[in-house]
Amino acid sequence: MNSVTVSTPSKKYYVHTGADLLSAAGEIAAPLRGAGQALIVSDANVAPLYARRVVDSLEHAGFRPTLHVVPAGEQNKNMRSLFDLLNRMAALRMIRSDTLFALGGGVVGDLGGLAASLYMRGIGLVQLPTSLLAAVDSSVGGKTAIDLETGKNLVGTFYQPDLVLYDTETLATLPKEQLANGFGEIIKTGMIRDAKLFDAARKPNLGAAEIAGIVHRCVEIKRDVVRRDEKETGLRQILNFGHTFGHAVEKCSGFSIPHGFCVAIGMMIVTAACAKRGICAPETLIQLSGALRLRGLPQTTRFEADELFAGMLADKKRASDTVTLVLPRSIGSVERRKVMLEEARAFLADGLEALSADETEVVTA
Ligand SMILES: NC(=O)c1ccc[n+]([C@@H]2O[C@H](COP(=O)([O-])OP(=O)(O)OC[C@H]3O[C@@H](n4cnc5c(N)ncnc54)[C@H](O)[C@@H]3O)[C@@H](O)[C@H]2O)c1
Ligand SMILES: O=C(O)C(=O)C[C@@H](O)[C@H](O)[C@H](O)COP(=O)(O)O
Ligand SMILES: [Zn+2]
Repeated sequence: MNSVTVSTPSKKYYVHTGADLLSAAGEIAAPLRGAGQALIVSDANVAPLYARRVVDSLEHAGFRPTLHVVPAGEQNKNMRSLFDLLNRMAALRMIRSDTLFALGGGVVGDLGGLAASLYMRGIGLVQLPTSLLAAVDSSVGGKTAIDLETGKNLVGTFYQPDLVLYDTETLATLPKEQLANGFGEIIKTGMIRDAKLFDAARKPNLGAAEIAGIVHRCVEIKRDVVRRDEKETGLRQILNFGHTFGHAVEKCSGFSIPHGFCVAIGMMIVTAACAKRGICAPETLIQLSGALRLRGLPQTTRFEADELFAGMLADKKRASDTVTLVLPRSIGSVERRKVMLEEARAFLADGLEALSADETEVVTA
């Protein structure tokens, strides 16, 4: 088992990664807040596969578990799901010392985390990520959210979990497309902070042990950023590399393109624009494109600059007439630059144009 300690001003907690950790969830979580009621929030794909293991483990440790299943998919990370979940918690007469266990991918993690932060102004929260994307990114760091039609993650909180357990055996049932989805955020993490991680992510035929090593490294990197800037006042914005344009793609698609795919497209657009401006070398774009292609990720979109720009205006790094872009300098290094909205639009248009000129190489989603 690998463990990382996350220390933020609001909470200190462990992220454990290893085999069969779902069966140990009760035993590890019970000492944190005591074994009261436990609401396991999961989705319709994950619950049939893994909820039994968690229920048994929690019962064994003295918890009183209830399972709450939401329909799978980003389109359900919405107000309706949040409302139903909060009502379920109230109907169960849950109290502050009780705990919500979010069992699933980032959708369940973000939704469950938000509900845990709101109900009675905050109850216990344990993240049990089952997707690669949730393991490397969303389960750690305390951002919670739901989407509105206007844009991604527009309603949310910063609320750190009490514990994160990633059971590496859940990788066995993850669909191939979801593996690629997770690599979107892994490649992002390599791009912002660690060229060695970037290289590891583009190695073909990775085995389970190598993927576990990659997860561990991503968690360490996220920990290092979040502990220095929990509420995203500065440094933490680098975790948003590729998201300013990526979230716009996601919104334009009606949240039908997976998040990691949109981040891949967003990274390509901004990197193509930076290559054109000499902010990074053309080789950086070629390396990024190669890594994404190898992992089965798209590199551009059919949506046009105008509609993407409208979607981009909901970005949380935006001020009244500026937005902070995260720009690649080389593999493993980015800078944050506050630009006027018109300039951000120019980055978007230039990036899209450069990628559309490369029709033979670039995969569109
Ligand atoms: N809070 C954060 O810091 C943060 C970071 C990154 C992403 N996110 C959010 O995370 C979400 C994306 O997360 P995701 O990609 O995990 O999406 P997801 O939760 O929709 O999971 C993807 C799919 O995989 C299925 N699945 C998950 N684990 C499985 C398993 N082990 N076996 C079989 N099927 C499995 C799910 O049912 C779903 O169909 C987005 O909403 C994104 O905004 C949040
Ligand atoms: O943890 C962070 O900070 C991130 O930005 C990680 C992102 O991968 C993640 O998608 C996050 O939810 C985006 O947040 P938002 O503030 O841009 O909605
Ligand atoms: Zn993301």
